[in-house]
Amino acid sequence: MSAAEGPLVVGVDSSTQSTKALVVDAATGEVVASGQAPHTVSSGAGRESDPRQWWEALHEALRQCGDAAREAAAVSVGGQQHGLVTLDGHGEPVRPALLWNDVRSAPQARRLTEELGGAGFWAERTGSVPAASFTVTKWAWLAEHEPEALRATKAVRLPHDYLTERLTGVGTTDRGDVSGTGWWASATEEYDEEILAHVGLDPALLPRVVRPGEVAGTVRDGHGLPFAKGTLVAPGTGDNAAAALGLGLRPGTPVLSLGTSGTVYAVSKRRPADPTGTVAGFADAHGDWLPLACTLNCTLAVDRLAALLGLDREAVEPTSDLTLLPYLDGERTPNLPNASGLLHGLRHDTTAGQLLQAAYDGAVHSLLGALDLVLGKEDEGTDPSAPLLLIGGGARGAAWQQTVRRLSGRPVQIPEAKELVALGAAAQAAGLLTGEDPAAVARRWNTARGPVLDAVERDEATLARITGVLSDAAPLLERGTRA
Ligand SMILES: Nc1ncnc2c1ncn2[C@@H]1O[C@H](COP(=O)(O)OP(=O)(O)O)[C@@H](O)[C@H]1O
Ligand SMILES: O=C(CO)[C@@H](O)[C@H](O)COP(=O)(O)O
Repeated sequence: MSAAEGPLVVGVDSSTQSTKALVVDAATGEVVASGQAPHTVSSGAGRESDPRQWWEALHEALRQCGDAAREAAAVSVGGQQHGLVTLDGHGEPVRPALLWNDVRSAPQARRLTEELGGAGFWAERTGSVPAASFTVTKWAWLAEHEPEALRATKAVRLPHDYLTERLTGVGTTDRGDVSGTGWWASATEEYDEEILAHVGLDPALLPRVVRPGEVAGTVRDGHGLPFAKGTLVAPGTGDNAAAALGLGLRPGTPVLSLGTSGTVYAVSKRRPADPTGTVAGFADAHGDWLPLACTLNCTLAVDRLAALLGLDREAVEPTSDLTLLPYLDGERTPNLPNASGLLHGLRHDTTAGQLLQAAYDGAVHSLLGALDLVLGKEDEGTDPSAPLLLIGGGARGAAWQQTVRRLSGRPVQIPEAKELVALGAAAQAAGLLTGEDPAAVARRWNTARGPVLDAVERDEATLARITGVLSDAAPLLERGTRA
């Protein structure tokens, strides 16, 4: 037995690049054990992963947690948002999952937006204007490109739903993750039958939406994981909503997450509906809302540039006239799915370190440009001098920290807790045991604790230069380079 004060809970983050599992003491928030195992993501035009590998990675991450995982009284799974998982009648994937950063469904996103009343209709109805990341556009892509796969599909799931169902044997999702599908009406909090009919998706193929605080199910027999049969399983949620829980986030506090995706978000009491499409109007896992903007090019794009330049990711040098738009994967914010990277201002005396700094600047510019829209002008609790919470793998890096500080002009707080998505899932699992609100559990665990870097003067010149290049290069970026 462990020396924990309270019952143990397991929180899982099945993100784009890996699965991370934490065993946490529900009384104190202490991380008793942890494990991590990588995923494979396809390269080339699309981005796909085999859901069965997520399940194997979960096994491996839990194996690394050792005996502590066997003592878990409750478990919860957070996962990358939006991915389309198509299952056959036996619960096996019909094909690999189409991931959030697969931009092949950009034409379907445009078409669906036009066919169903335009951006205003979608924003009002679902909270978001569908971009290529949204599940509904992936379903429409599949209908056009692989109709036989569509016909073989007997269940449609999101990544966290898939893993939760393999634990419980029951098809469930939650309001946070379902709000990123494009087929959930945020005003009524029901599946949107008009949209589903329009894209030819039978609602019977979709999972039940479990309410916050409700039990999704219990661990079934024969799963091969270290959990005892009957262990409670929480609803789980999308990874950003899980991190919001994991930080115990209160309305109006901004978060900037630097992972495979870059995201900027805040909890809000007001249902978002941005017809420009910059802000996605997600629900959170708690009963409030999570307006969020997301970029496709964040840590991986900057690391790729560093590798091309033969530099360590911290080897940056200041630059004042170089602009690099690091849209290596196309981009979602701004909405330029066909774009590729663009460099402006290269000279004989430009150094590799300056090129690298320009990549950081370009990645952070997109996120900060959306921050005011995310916070909303008169939203409650919004304080422009409040620290920006910086999380995700990139938050560990000094170059990321200093770039965010310089371009935001805000104080930046860096929580010491590393795995906030998995911690949020763990807080959700703990809430099932204690009856507490999971965000209150996270606050009790003091998960946001960490150093605050003071504000420095905002580098308006760099922000304006990048905005100018973006605007001047718009036709090139919209057209893209692929035939
Ligand atoms: N010490 C560090 N400094 C800067 N970046 C880091 C550091 N450690 C990890 N990263 C970056 O974090 C990324 C992974 O972030 P993470 O939030 O775990 O991603 P995801 O959850 O999307 O899989 C890696 O791609 C890497 O670039
Ligand atoms: O698409 C979004 C948010 O809308 C992404 O944030 C995904 O949820 C992927 O998350 P990470 O793997 O980068 O954590």
